[in-house]
Amino acid sequence: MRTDVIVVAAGRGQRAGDGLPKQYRTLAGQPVLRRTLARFVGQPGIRFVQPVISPEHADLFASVAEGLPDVRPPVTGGATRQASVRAGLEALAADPPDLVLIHDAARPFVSGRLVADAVAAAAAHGAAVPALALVDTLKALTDPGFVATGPDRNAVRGVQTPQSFRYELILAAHRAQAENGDLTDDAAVAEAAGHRVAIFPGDPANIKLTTPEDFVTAERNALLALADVRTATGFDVHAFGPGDHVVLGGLRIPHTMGLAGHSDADVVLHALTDALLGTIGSGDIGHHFPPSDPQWKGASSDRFLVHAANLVRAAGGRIAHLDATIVCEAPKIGPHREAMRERIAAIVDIPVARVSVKATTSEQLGFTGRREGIAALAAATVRLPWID
Ligand SMILES: Nc1ccn([C@@H]2O[C@H](COP(=O)(O)OP(=O)(O)OP(=O)(O)O)[C@@H](O)[C@H]2O)c(=O)n1
Ligand SMILES: C[C@](O)(CO)[C@H](O)COP(=O)(O)O
Repeated sequence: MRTDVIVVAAGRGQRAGDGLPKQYRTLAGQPVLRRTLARFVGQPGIRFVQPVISPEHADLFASVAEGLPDVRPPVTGGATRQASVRAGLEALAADPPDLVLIHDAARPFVSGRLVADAVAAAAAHGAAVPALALVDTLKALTDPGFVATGPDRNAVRGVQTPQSFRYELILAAHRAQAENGDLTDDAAVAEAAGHRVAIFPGDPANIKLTTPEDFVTAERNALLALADVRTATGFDVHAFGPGDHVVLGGLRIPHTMGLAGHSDADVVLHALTDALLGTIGSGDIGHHFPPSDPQWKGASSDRFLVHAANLVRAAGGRIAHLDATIVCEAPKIGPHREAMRERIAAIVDIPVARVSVKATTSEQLGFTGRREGIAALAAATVRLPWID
């Protein structure tokens, strides 16, 4: 069955406090909305994701969704969640799916299990929502500041998203209920249109970011979730040639020779780029920037390293540490070591304390000992979300 996902992200996030709307704030370095969209991309059976946003956030959205496959251009939402969902549903009408999942941008911890259950429940029942039993006793509000016995908690459920439906059912229901006030979820829309809505097990981790306190919890959870710690290495060599300086670790260092290469021949940044690419299994520098391509002739190697760091971040990763060892007899690296650490930290946008640069000679042995060239070894350590 063709299944599409609508992610509603057109809200203002007023209860979450000042600053950026909550869906554009970051958790452990990655925007909430990117996390939410990425949770659906590549899930079995999902055709594409249709975001619904506020037009004033078009630029923010573009940077947040950059590089995510199967995410359609956003459509404009409305003044209420209900109106925003309707806009998303109408956007799918030209090429309708069989099933649709409707999800809050503000729930970035939705799991693969919930997505699969939502698809199965919609196929089986036509309309379904993830539901959680309540653990607190419920009370009715009487006078302000006073309560009386409320509904039996065993007779109610808290419901989450993704809520899942046969597409034609929920589209017709939303069209029919367009004038029916502000229904706070799509189950209410389906119900008001006369449909029975089934439940499937929700997930306590699938919280909706609503208040400032939710962001404190979510930041902690997001950091804990970066449990996939990976280390990879890189290695590069360039031969000496004519010249009066070398470029190492992003610094121009005067020398009696230059380094020959297609780009600026910065062995340190090249080795670091390969190490970072290695942590996400994304090939090597030659794969991303082929030496046969004339556009990289003389290129500053900063851009190679920035590209690799961006790929790590796009995968939801954080760079924990970069370490480089330079092997040469000359020039002397010691006087430049601190500046090199600072330059690398600035290029990758991490604190300088997370960068290490070391140097050694090879005791006049081998090609580096004969002063024929410079070699660099690198290691990168990153933390990625643990995804099975
Ligand atoms: N007019 C609206 C209102 C809400 N939403 C989306 O619906 C989801 C759930 O809504 P809620 O948590 O209430 O978000 P906000 O409306 O942004 O929050 P607040 O009520 O605090 O302003 C969010 O992903 C939100 O962006 C939307 O697309 N369009
Ligand atoms: C759709 C929802 O997340 C289900 O729990 C909830 O109803 C959204 O409510 P809000 O009023 O938009 O916060």
